[in-house]
Parts: sequence; structure tokens; C-alpha cells
Amino acid sequence: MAEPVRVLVTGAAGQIAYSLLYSIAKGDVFGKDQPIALVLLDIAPMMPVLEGVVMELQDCALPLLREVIPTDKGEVAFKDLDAAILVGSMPRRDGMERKDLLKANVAIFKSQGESLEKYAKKTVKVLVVGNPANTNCLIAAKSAPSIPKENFSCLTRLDHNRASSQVAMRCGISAEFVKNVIIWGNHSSTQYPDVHHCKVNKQGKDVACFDAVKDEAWLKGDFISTVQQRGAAVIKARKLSSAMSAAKAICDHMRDIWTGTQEGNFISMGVYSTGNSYGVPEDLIYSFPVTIKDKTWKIVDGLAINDFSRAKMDATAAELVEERDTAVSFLGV
Ligand SMILES: NC(=O)C1=CN([C@@H]2O[C@H](COP(=O)(O)OP(=O)(O)OC[C@H]3O[C@@H](n4cnc5c(N)ncnc54)[C@H](O)[C@@H]3O)[C@@H](O)[C@H]2O)C=CC1
Ligand SMILES: O=C([O-])CC(=O)C(=O)O
Repeated sequence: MAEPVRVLVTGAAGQIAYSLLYSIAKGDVFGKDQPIALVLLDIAPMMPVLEGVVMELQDCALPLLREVIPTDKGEVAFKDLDAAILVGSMPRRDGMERKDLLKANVAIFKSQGESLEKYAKKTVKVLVVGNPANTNCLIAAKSAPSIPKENFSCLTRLDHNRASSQVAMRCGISAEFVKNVIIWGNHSSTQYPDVHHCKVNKQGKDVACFDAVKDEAWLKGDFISTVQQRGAAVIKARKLSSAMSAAKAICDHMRDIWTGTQEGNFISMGVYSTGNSYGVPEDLIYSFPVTIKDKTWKIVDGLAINDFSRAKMDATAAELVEERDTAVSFLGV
């Protein structure tokens, strides 16, 4: 059997981690034959809770889980990592925008970027989940200059899954029959869920989403705002932010990095914008449609962009520029 992959989850005593750790430990992400060493980072006051999570992981008696390492120390957490899933940070509450978390959270990602730089393998794949995810990811990447920027990505797969599911429910089919929705831009209420290149498989045939749904007003109106506001709707209902669906999306994202995307399919993730062909400003972490092969993502080029889409892609880019500039002014990076 292969050597264990060493995987860090931060915020390991929190609610997303509680759903995520079991899926990783049972092989949903890195493969059913791949042993795993799980490193669990949280802050010192959460160590007693984390001990309970460790006990539960042990009690799952999972064949692939070779080692569990709970810690509150960066030098232990970030050492020799193959993958880092950075969740740990403050979640928003009802009435807040994700960018309201910038001041509270961005310093965490600067310091964790610095720890990645010091202790992790240069091949480490880093997924940033903590909000505001795109800007935190950019700051982490900038704080780890010897790790390629391409190794960093942020989670917009939850938005992607939400969009696929909305289309599927509207068509009365399962979400597996909807492919190639796109989330452009920021994981925020300015994100642009775009179905112009989306295909719906109806009775074995791929049909353009607009033809399958037959309701352009909905696709250009309520569909977009529902996906943009879905995180806030869950908070309003649960009084806590999405956790089960976030964990599922993290698994989808990291599994696709590890094993690649299917031929003809693309998925959405926040990646480094420098060199993109869509006129998105450079030096942002912006969500694009990507394919993945050999653990390397590539932005899907050449998709036609109409004026409706262009305006929305530009608006979300402008928000990211503003967030980046605010973060840089806080931190001086
Ligand atoms: N990108 C996305 O799609 C999504 C992002 N999120 C974000 O994920 C983050 C975590 O959410 P939850 O698990 O619900 O929050 P939570 O509050 O349940 O758990 C967060 C955990 O992080 C820990 N933590 C705080 N600072 C830390 C640090 N410096 N190092 C290590 N651990 C630290 C806390 O002690 C806590 O155990 C939030 O920022 C939330 O907004 C949530 C859902 C989706
Ligand atoms: O909305 C939030 O604050 C949590 C989150 O990012 C999401 O559910 O998409």
C-alpha cells in the first residue's frame, strides 16, 4: 500500500470539520486505497473539544486512517504536508457580509501562509475555506512565496453545487445530470452563477440549460440571487452557517485536485487570476471554470461572454480588488 498522505485540517474542533473529517478519513477524497495521516489544528482553548473529535475518529475504526495528530502548534501542524485545508477562522452571523470578517480573519491566513512557507512540502495543495475565502487565500499565497501560487485555491464549489442543484430541482432531475455551471469571481453576494455554458442531460441527451429550463427570466433573475444569497439563507434558518454542504463541497474540490476532472466537465474554483484570458484583473484569487489533470488546474479558455455576463464578472472583480487592497492595508503584505 502507498505511504500515507499527510493532510491538515484547521478549525478541526469546529462545525465544518465535524462533517469533513469523517469523509476524508474514510477515503472519499484521496482514494479508497490511500492511507491518511490527519493533522488537526485548532486554538489552545479548543484542545479539550478536539480531544473528543480525536476519540470519535478512533472509534470509527477506519482502515485508511493511520494517524491522528491534534495540535495547537504551527510547527507541528504544517510540517511535511501534502494537503492543507484551511477552515479555522470566525464564521459570519445573521446580517453580516463575508467581507465583514476580513479584519478578524485575514491575519490568521497571513500567519498560516508563513507556516506553510516554513514547514510544508513545496508541492503542498492548499485549499482555503475560511471567509472571506478568496482574499484569505490570496494573502496565504503571498505569505508563502516559495510555494507556487498555482498550489493555492479557495472554495467556490459550494456555490457551484448550489447552482447545479437549483437547476436540477427546476428540471425535476438529479443534480448529476447538470454539468458545467460556472461561478465567476468572489465567494460573496457579488458572485456570478452563470449557466450560459451549462448542459442538462435529459433522457441521455445534453441540452443547453436555457432550453432545458425554458425560463430565461428565472435563470437571469431569481436563480442568480438565490445562489448568491444561499449562505445567508442557511444562517437565517440554522443560526449557524452551512457546514454539512460546505464539508461535501470541500471533499468534491480536493478530490478533483487529487484525481482530476472528468473529460468534458469543468468545475469552479477560486484560483490565481494572473495570465487569465477573460480580462479579469491580475493578482486576485477569482473563481473560474477549470479542468484538472495531474493535480494541475487549467482555466477553461474561449467561452463566449455576452454583455450580461461581462457586467457581472466585472462587478465581482471590482469587489475583490477592493478586498485585496483593504487586506493589504491591514497587514502591509
Ligand atoms: N468558502 C465557503 O464556501 C465556506 C466558508 N465557510 C467559512 O468557514 C469558516 C469556518 O466555519 P465553521 O466551521 O462553521 O466555524 P466554527 O466556528 O464552527 O469553527 C471554526 C473553528 O476554527 C477555530 N479557529 C479559530 N482561529 C483559528 C486559528 N487561528 N487556527 C486554527 N483554528 C482556528 C475555532 O476555534 C473553531 O474551532 C468560517 O470562516 C466560515 O465563514 C463556511 C461555509 C462555506
Ligand atoms: O455564508 C456564510 O457565511 C458561509 C458560507 O460561506 C456559505 O455558506 O457559503
